[in-house]
Amino acid sequence: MAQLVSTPSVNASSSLLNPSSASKLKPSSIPSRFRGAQRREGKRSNGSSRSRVEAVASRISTLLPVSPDDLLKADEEFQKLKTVQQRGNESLSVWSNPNVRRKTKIVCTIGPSTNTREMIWKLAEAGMNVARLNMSHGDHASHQKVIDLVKEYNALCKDNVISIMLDTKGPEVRSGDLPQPINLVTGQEFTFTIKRGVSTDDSVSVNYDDFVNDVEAGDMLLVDGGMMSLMVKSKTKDDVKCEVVDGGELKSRRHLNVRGKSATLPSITEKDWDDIKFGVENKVDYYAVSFVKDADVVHELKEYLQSCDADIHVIVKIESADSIPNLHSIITASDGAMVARGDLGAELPIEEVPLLQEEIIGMCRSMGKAVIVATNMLESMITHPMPTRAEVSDIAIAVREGADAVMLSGETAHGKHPLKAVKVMHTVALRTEATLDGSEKPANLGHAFKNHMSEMFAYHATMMSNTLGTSTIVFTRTGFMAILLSHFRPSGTIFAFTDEERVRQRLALYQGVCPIYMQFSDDAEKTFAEALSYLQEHGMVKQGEEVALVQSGRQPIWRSQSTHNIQARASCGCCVGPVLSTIVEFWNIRAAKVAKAMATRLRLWYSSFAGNVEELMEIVNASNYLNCYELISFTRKAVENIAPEDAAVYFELRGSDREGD
Ligand SMILES: Nc1ncnc2c1ncn2[C@@H]1O[C@H](COP(=O)(O)OP(=O)(O)O)[C@@H](O)[C@H]1O
Ligand SMILES: C=C(OP(=O)(O)O)C(=O)O
Repeated sequence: MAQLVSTPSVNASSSLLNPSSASKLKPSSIPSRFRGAQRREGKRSNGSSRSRVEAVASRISTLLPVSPDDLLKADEEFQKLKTVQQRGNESLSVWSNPNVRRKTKIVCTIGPSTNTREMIWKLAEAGMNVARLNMSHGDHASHQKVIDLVKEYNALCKDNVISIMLDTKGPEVRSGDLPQPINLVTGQEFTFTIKRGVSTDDSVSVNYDDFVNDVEAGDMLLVDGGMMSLMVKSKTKDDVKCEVVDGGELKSRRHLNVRGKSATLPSITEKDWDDIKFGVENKVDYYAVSFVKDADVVHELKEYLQSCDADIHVIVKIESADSIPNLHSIITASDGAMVARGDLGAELPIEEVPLLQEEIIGMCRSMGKAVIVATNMLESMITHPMPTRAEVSDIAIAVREGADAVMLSGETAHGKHPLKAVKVMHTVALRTEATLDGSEKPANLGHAFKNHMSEMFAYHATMMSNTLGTSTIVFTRTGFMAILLSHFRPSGTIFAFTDEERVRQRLALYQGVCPIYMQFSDDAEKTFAEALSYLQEHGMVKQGEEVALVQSGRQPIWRSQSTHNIQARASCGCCVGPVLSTIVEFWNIRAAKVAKAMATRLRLWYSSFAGNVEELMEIVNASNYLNCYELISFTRKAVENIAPEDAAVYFELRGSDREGD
C-alpha cells in the first residue's frame, strides 16, 4: 500500500538554497534547461499568483486527457501551472543537517587517512553517505575495524546513517609491492615479471600469471589509467619487456591495463569470493563488483546471496571494455551501476568516458537503478587544499546528469585533505542541485518495474508533491517504495521511515532519500503523528509546512486491506488530523484499465465542500482517465476554497490488486 499527503510549507534559510541567493545568478550564466527556479522567482513577484493558479487550474480541469494528444496539452498547461504557483518553500531548504539537505549522495573510500573513529565521525558529519572499502588494499582485520566503526556511528547517531559498500578487487592486474617508488624514465627498458617478489630498478612483479599470455608486442600498458605508459617490446615465458613511453614514479600495487583489452580472468576471483563471504558475515549493504563483463556473474552472485539469505545489493562496476556490448543486460541484472572511470578510461579511449558516463547514467535512470560516478572527481585534492575548476565542473555535470551518488577515492583514502574534499563535494552538489528544476514532470520509467502498479503510484505521488511543492514522507518496510520514489526524482526531500535498521542503512545511497528508523504502530494515525513530530523536532519540517505522505508495503501500516493509497492532506500547525484527503486506491486495476476502473469505482465523501462537489463529479464523470492533473487541480481548489480546520474531502477508488512492496 502507498499513500500521499500534503500540507502548506514554510521557508527556511540556507546560504545556497534560499531564493535570494538563487536570484543572484545572472540569467545568462545558467543554461535554459536549468532555469526553472529563476522562472518561478520571476513569476512569483508578478502580481497575484493565486488567481493565476486558479485560472490555469480551471483550464486544466476542462482539458481532460482522453487521448495521447490531450495528455501533451494537459502537460503544457501543467507546466504553466507550475511556473505560477508559490514555491518559495522549497523543501530542500528545510534540511538543517548538510547530509539531509543535499540530494546527491557522497561515497567516500576509507583508507589510511580516514580509518579511525575520529575521522569516520568527521567524514559523516561533513557529508559522507556511503563508506567504501576497497578490497584491493588492506586486510580483513583493517576492513573489519572500519565496518565496526561505521556501525557504531549508525547506532549512536539517529538522524544520520552511513551505508557500507564492499568493493571487490576483481581480476585486476597490479604491479607488486615496492620498498620504495621506482623512477621510470622515458625511453628506458622496464620488465614486468610473473615471478613473485621482484622489485629492482628496472623490473617488478605483476600479480597475474596469465599477464604474459594476454599481452602482445606492440600493446600499450597503462599504469594507473595512463599516469605512466609503456610499450610492450617482447616477452618470454615469465617476462614482459617494455619501453617506457611516459615516465613517472611507480609506487606499490599500481593498476596495469592493456589499452583496449580486458583481462581473461573471471570477474569474481577466489579472493573476491572470500571477500564476499566476509561481506555476508558483516552484513554490508552493497557489493561493488569489479570488472563485470556480462550478466551471468551478477546472477551467480545473487544466487549465492540468496542461498545464504544475505540481503546485500549488487552494484556493477562498468570499467571493462568487454562490459560495453552487454551494458543493458548487466544493469538489468543488478541493483545499480558505478561508472568506474579509472579502468574504463584505460581499457577504452579516454574520450569515450564522458559519453559512456552519460549513457550509463541515462540507462540506469530509465531502468530504475542506482548510479554512482567515480574516480578522479577531486583528484588534485589528494595533495592540494583546493580543487581545480575542471574538477568542480565534473561534479556539477554528474549531478546534472542525474547520478544518485558521486565518489571520492584517493581523496579520502590516502589524501591530505579528506574532510575538505567531502565539503567541496557537498557544496558543489548542493549548489548545482539548487539550479535544477526539480519540479519537472517526473521521468517515465517505462516498464522497468515488474510491479507496474507501484510505479504508476510513485509517479503520481511525485507529480502531486512536485506541483504542491512538498517534501514526501514514505513509510516502507523493505525500502522498495522509497527507492521507487527516488527514481522519479521528486523536487522535495523523501523522508523514508522504516522499521528495519538494514533498510535505513541501505537507503543512504539513494538520491534525495533521508532514511529514518521508526517503529510502526498498528494505529496509522499514531504513526503519522510520530513521523511528523520527529521531522518537526529535528527541524526537517516546520509547523504548517506541506508534506506528502506515501505508504507502501505488503504489510501496510495504513489500512490492512489495501495495497496502494495516495492521500493528500493539509495539516494546520502540528495538527495531523486530515483537513483535505484525496485517497486513491488501486486494487486489481491492470495498467491499461486503470483509467476506467478508477472513474467508475470512485466514491466521494465530503463535508464543507458542497460548492465544489458538483464540479468535481463533472470532472470525474467526463474523464475516463482520472490522473494527477485532476487530482492536483482539485486539490488546489479545495485548499484555496475551504477553511482548513473544517474541510474533509475524501474520495477513494478500489480494485483488488495485492501487489505492493
Ligand atoms: N584499505 C586501504 N588500505 C590502504 N590503502 C588504501 C586503502 N584503500 C585505498 N587505499 C589507497 O588509496 C588509493 C586510492 O584508493 P582507490 O581509488 O580505491 O584505489 P585504487 O585506485 O588503487 O583501486 C589506493 O591506490 C591506495 O593507495
Ligand atoms: C572505481 C574504480 O575502481 P578501482 O578504484 O577499484 O580501481 C575505477 O577504476 O574507476
